Amino acid sequence: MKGVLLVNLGSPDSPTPKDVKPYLDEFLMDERVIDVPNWLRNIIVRGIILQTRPKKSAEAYQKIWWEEGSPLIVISERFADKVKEQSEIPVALGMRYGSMTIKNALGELSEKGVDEVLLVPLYPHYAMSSYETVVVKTMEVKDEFFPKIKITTLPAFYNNKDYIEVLSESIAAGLKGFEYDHILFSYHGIPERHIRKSDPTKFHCKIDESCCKTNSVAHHTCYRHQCYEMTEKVKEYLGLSNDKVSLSFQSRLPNDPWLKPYTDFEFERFGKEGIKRLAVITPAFVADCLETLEEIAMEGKHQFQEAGGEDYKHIPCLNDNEEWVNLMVKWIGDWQTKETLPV
Ligand SMILES: C=CC1=C(C)c2cc3[nH]c(cc4nc(cc5[nH]c(cc1n2)c(C)c5CCC(=O)O)C(CCC(=O)O)=C4C)c(C)c3C=C
Ligand SMILES: [Fe+2]
Repeated sequence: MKGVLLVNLGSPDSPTPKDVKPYLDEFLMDERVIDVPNWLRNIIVRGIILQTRPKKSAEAYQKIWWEEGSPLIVISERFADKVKEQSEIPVALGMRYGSMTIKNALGELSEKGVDEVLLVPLYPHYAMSSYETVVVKTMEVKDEFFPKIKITTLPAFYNNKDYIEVLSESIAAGLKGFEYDHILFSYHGIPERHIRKSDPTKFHCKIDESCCKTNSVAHHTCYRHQCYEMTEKVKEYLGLSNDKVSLSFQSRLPNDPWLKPYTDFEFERFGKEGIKRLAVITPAFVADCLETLEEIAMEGKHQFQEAGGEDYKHIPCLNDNEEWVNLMVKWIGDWQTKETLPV
């Protein structure tokens, strides 16, 4: 029997340093997130980052936490419940990190008699620290605990025509009534090194002006290309003019060069250059989370206004948007009945 496993990133159990610390430990000790030799990762994560970050992160989580729990988890559950209601086959939700494990979600499917799973990493783009780690972890769990289950993975859907339509329509709805001077597409950042590591040709990705615009097989696993491409497709769909749209990368750790331009520097630049009304979209995330609700909707607004900006609007992620649910149900139905996956 076929079934579906939806996987997002995960959150701590509560917004306290006590619960944030083990969550960050699991997250940052992932070799696809902090990709240095194990001994060095131990020093960087446990010896340095975890000494101070849990307290700081817990404070940030406290600002956005809901009665029902972490927004990322609650929204993912709402989305999964709606998909379940409309799908003919079992659907389960798991998280890459934290207590809502992939193992439990696969176990739930296995108990229902599922032996063929469509794995859906809930990320539109491919990055070793998001999409790839979900796939690798799921395969490890499957091999150890559910060896008879066959897994097929949904490809990254950053340029899928239907997804672009759903995303663009939701952006248009979010922009309604907001007179903007500029729209910023702010994507989660990654270290530049990850782009080079994920390049199968080992020479294409130079992280310059042209590599992401020059055709290459490297683009299948190039997060930077996929962010550029998604921005272009949404711009095209909504008929946005070039001079009113730009792209940036947020949420970096203070090490290594990360993808540029940096979102916080852009907020400052916009404010100083006289942009008064700014709309911000965060399309690396399908669900609102700490990085959108605190870093962009709260901190970003503050940074922009401190630099001279005035009106500011963060457009919500797709979350449990009806059209997004319908599209996921369609993808599931196509795989279930025709063995086809979206392109
Ligand atoms: C869009 C996909 C994501 C990529 C790619 C990604 C890479 C990445 N992240 C960190 C470090 C942190 N990210 C944190 C939170 C966080 N990250 C994503 C998504 C991606 N991360 C989400 C959805 C969230 C929010 C989780 C939530 O509970 O709402 C955090 C934790 C919070 C904090 O302390 O700032 C860290 C740390 C790295 C190092 C990285 C790539 C190398
Ligand atoms: Fe992150």
